[in-house]
Amino acid sequence: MPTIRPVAAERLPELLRRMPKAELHIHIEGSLEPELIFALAQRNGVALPYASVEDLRKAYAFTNLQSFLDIYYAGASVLLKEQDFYDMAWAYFERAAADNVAHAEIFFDPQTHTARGVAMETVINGLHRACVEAGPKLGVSAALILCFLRHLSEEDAFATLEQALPFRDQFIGVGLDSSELGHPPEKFARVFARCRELGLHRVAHAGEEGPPAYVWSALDVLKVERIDHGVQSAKDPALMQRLAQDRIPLTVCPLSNLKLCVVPSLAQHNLGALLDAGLVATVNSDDPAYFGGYMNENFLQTFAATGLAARQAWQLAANSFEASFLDAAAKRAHQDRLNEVFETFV
Ligand SMILES: Nc1ncnc2[nH]cnc12
Ligand SMILES: [Zn+2]
Repeated sequence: MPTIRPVAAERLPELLRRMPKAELHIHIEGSLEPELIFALAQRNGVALPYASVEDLRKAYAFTNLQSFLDIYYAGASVLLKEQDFYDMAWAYFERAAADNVAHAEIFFDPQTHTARGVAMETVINGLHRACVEAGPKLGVSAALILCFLRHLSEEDAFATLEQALPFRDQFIGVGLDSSELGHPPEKFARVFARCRELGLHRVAHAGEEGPPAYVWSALDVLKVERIDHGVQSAKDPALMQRLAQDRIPLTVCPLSNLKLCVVPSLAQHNLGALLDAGLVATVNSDDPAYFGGYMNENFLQTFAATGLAARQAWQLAANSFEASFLDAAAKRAHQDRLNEVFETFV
């Protein structure tokens, strides 16, 4: 860790914006802005149950995860063609580049699309083409993580994996998302074991709304390398020790936690406590089109509300590269660039 000089409160936002960072928890379907939903609905002749962009935005008042997921899956119904998936991902990459996101590992939910008759090939080819172009054109390296929907069966997850395997070189791993309560990680033990045999990286949402027991089983049954959210881990000291000792990263999403009523206010978010406990916590946007902000907005609002300082900013950015699935040389290059920004910031 380099020496981190204190930064005046009024200069901290500039440092948060400027520091390079990795985003490891973004559902690409959650980056679909209302304007693009309406444009794609018109392009594809899909009828929406909302009269206008404003009307749709007004519906974004969530009380819990499920109340959000219902609207999120409805929004994704406008995605039909390969170009739609490309356009959605490209819009995300433009915003990520503006936030100095140097690397992104992006979730996608193929079952949301294949269930509507969209081919796996259409989904993956559109997203992957945007990922490939984002490096040279925007300076953002990117990789895809295929998520299984946990409210569906393990059999359905196996069928999805089978459909995706012809495109094995276009995604780096698998995740587990959607409705957490009532769908514990162990429901997907066999399909995650198969993914491990195939050499795929593994992550899972756990401890967003669900109990610490779900984080334990994500680790011990699914053998995941990162926990998505994981904020409920703080209720279990033994789990906190395990996460710190094994350096299992948590991809924390503060604005998501606020909008889905996981925390009553950002000031009460436990991000600082997770860092103080030595966990490899990171900041991410989850579903930025629905939760009021992309990466920098998550950093800016969380730091303003909690009083976190430059030292934690550096730690969170350094953690994001450590927690990524980049190779060691790429991680080192990002860390060096991060240190340079902190050392030259005045
Ligand atoms: N925050 C979240 N939790 C679980 N599944 C999701 N899918 C999209 N966003 C999600
Ligand atoms: Zn998520």
